[in-house]
Amino acid sequence: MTTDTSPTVPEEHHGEVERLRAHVCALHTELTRWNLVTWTSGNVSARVPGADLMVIKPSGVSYEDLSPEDMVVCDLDGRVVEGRHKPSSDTAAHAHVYRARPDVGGVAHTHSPYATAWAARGEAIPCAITAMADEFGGDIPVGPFALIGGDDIGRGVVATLDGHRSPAVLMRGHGVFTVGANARAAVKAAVMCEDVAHTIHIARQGGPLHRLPQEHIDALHDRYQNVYGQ
Ligand SMILES: O=C(CO)[C@@H](O)[C@@H](O)COP(=O)(O)O
Repeated sequence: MTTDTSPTVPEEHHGEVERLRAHVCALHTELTRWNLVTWTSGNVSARVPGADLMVIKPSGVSYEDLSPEDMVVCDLDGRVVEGRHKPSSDTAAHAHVYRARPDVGGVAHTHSPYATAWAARGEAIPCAITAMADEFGGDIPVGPFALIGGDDIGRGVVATLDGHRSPAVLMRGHGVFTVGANARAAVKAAVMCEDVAHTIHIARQGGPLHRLPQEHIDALHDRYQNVYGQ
C-alpha cells in the first residue's frame, strides 16, 4: 500500500485559505489599476497565518481571467498543495522570503517602468522627497541580478533588505520586489515605489538631487509609520 505524502491544507486553515484566495486575487487588480505590470508580468502572494503555506498567483494567466479559484496554495518550499494551475515563476522567491522573514505576510513583484528603469541602471533611488522617507525610511536599494525560478531572487531580496527600512528592493536588470506585514501592504509599497521612482526621475532631469538629511528622514518615517492616518 502506498501512503499519499502530498501536502494538503489542514482543516483548520480552510477558511483562511479561501479568504486569502479572494484577497490575493483582488490585489492583482491593483497592479493593473496602477499600471505596474504588462501582460502577465508581476505577482502577489500572501502568507497563511499559522501555517507553512502561502497563496500565490498562477503563472502566466491573464489578469482579466484571474479568479480566486485560480490562486495556488503552496508550502514554503514552493510545492503546490492545492491548485488547478502551475504557481507563479517567482514562487521559490516568495517562499524564500517567507522562510527567512517571519515578519513578512505578503510579497509583491512588478515590472513597473520607472522603478524598473532604475533597476536596469543598477541605481538606488535616493531619498530626496518626504514621500520616500514616509514609506521607505530612506533610499530604495538595489539587489543583485538573479535568474528566475530558483532561490536566488529570494536570497537577493532578503540579503538586500537586511538592515534596511525599505519594504522595496530594485532587483538589478529585472524589477521590483516588495514585502509587507500583509499582502496589501506589499502592494502599497509597490505602488509607492513606482510613484517615487517617477518623481525622482523627473527631478533628476532638471538638475542635481539633494538627499534629505537623515534626521529628517527618521522623523518623517516615524510619523508616517506610527502617527499618520486614522
Ligand atoms: O519577471 C518574471 C519572473 O520574475 C515574470 O515571469 C513574472 O513577472 C510573471 O511570472 P508569473 O506569471 O507570475 O509566473
